Amino acid sequence: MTLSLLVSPIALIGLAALVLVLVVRLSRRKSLKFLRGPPPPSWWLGNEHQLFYQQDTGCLDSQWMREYGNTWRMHSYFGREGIMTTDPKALQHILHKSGYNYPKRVDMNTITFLQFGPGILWSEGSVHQRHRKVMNPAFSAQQLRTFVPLFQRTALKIIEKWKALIPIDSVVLVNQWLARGGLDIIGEAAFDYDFGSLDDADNPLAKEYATIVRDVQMNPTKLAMLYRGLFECFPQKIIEFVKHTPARAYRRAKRLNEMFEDIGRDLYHSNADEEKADRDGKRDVMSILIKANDSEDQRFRLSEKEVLAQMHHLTSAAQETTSSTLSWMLYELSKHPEYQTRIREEIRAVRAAANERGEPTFTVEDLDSMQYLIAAIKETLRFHAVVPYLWRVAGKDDVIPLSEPVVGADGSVLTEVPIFKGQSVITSLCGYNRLVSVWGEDADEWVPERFFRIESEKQLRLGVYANVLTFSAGLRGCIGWRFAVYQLQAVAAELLETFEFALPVPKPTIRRTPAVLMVPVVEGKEDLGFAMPLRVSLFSTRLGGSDEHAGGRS
Ligand code: HEM
Repeated sequence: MTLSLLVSPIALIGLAALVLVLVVRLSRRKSLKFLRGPPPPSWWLGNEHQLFYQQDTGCLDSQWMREYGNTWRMHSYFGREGIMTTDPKALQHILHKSGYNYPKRVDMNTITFLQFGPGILWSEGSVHQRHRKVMNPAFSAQQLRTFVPLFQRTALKIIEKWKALIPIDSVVLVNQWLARGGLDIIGEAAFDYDFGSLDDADNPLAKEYATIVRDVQMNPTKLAMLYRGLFECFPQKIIEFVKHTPARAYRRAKRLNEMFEDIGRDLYHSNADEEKADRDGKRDVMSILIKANDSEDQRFRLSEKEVLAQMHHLTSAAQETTSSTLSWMLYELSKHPEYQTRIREEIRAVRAAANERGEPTFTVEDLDSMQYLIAAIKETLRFHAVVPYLWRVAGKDDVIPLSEPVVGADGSVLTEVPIFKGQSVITSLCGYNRLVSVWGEDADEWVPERFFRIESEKQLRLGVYANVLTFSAGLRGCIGWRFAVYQLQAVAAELLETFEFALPVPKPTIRRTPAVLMVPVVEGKEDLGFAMPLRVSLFSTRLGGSDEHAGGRS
C-alpha cells in the first residue's frame, strides 16, 4: 500500500487546520497595521495569489510602490501579516547583514525540497554553510573560464540548427532552443552528462525536464496555493509525505526527482570509483565537488544523497534562468536594432583582431573587451529579472532599516520597520532593479548605456554583478553568477555575429509571466508554452547575398 493511501490529504489538512488556528492566534499579537499596504482580496490567500496572476511580473510592485513607497504591508495565507520591500537598505539588511536570520519561507522551500531534494537551494543555516563550502571550489573564476569553449561549441550547434530552420520559416522560438542548449551545457559542465537535448536524442530525462517549470510552478490554482499555505503547519516528518500528494504537479516533481537520482547515482559511483589521477583531470562540477568533499573533515562532508540532489539543484538553478535571460536580451535587441548593430560591429572588430592573432575562437579576454555586449547583458539582467522575488521569513524579532522612509498608516514617517518572528518578508528583486533612486529617471526603459554613466561606487552595495539584484546577494547569493555571465557573453557573441534578430510581423505581445521564475508567454498563444518568437536571418545574406559569413568563419 502506498503512503498516499496511508496519509490521506484530508487528514493532513485537518491536522494543519488545527495548528493553523493556534498559529494565527499567536501571530495576531504582533500586528503590522502601522504600515500601509494593498488590501488582501481574501483572508485565505492574502495577497499571495495576486503575485502569481499579474499580467506582467513586477507590474504590481510598481503600482504598490507608487501607492505606498518602497516597503509595504502584505498579507500572506490565513490573515497573517508580513512585508514586501524594494528598499536598498532593507534588502541589504535582509540579504547581506543578517546571516541566516531570514530563512526561506516554509511553503516555498518545501516546494524546492519536493522538487529537487536536500541540496543547496533548500538547505539552511549550518547545513547550507556546509553545502556552500564544498561547492565553492567548483565556482572559482579560474575554474569557470575552462567552460567557455563548451559554451562556444553549444552556440555553434544552435547556429547550425537555426541555419537549417530559417529557409523554411524565419520565425524561431529562440527561448526553446536556448533552453535546450542550456540543458546540454549544464549537463556537461555540472556532471559530465550528455542530455543530447539539441540533438533531439531520445533522452527521457531531458523530455521530462522540458515542461517541468510550466507544469509545477505556473498558474497554481487557489486550492493548490492554499495547500502550500498549510505546509508551515505540517511537522517536519510529515513534509516528507507531501510528495505523495495525488495531484499532477506533485507526481511530476516526484518522477523527475527520482529520474535525476537514478542517473546521478550511476554518475556519482562511476566518478567516485575512478582512479584519483583520472578524476584529477576532470573539470565538471560534480568531480570537483566529490574531490572537495573527500578532503573535508568527516563532519563537514556532504552525504551521497546531498551530492545527488546537487545535480538537480544545479540544473534547475542554471538552465531556465540563463536561457531566459538571453532570450529577453535578443528580444530587446530586436526592439533596438541600432544597439544590435553597434554590438555586432564590436564583435566583428574583436573577431578581426582574433583572426589576425591566429586565434580560431574568442578568448575570455576577447569576450571581456566587448563593452557594448556586456552593457546589454547587465541591462537585461536588471530590466528582466528572471528571478523576481525571494520569499523569506523573519527568524527573530528585528528592526529593518530603510533607505527611503515610508508614510505609516497614521501619517507618521517611518525610517525603519519592526518585524516579528515568523512574519513573511518578500524581497522584490525586480522592484529594486527598477528603482528610479538607484537607476535614474529612465529606470523603466531598457537603456544599456546607463552602465557607462552610472557611478556604481555611489550606490549602496547590493547585487553581486553590476549591483543588479537578479542574482540575489549575501551568503545565499547565486553561486553560479560568473558561470551565467560567461555563458551569456560567449553564446550571445556567436549568435549576434551570425544572425540578425527582429520582431515578427504582426508583433506579438510577450507577457512576462510569473511562475516563481519570470518566463515569456505569447498573449493569445499560451498553448506554445514558454515562447519568445523572433525573426532570425543570417547576417551575411543581409549584406547583399554574399557568401561572406560574419566574422570570416565558414
Ligand atoms: C541568469 C542566470 C541566473 C540567475 C538570474 C540566478 C539567480 C539566482 C538567485 C536569485 C539565487 C538565490 C535563490 C534563493 O535565495 O532562493 C540563486 C541561487 C543559486 N544559483 Fe543562480 N542564477 C543564475 C544562474 C545560475 C547558474 C548558471 C548556476 C550554476 C551553474 C546557478 C546556481 C545557483 C545555486 C547553486 C544557487 C543556490 C546558492 C545558495 O543557496 O547558496 N545559478 N541564483
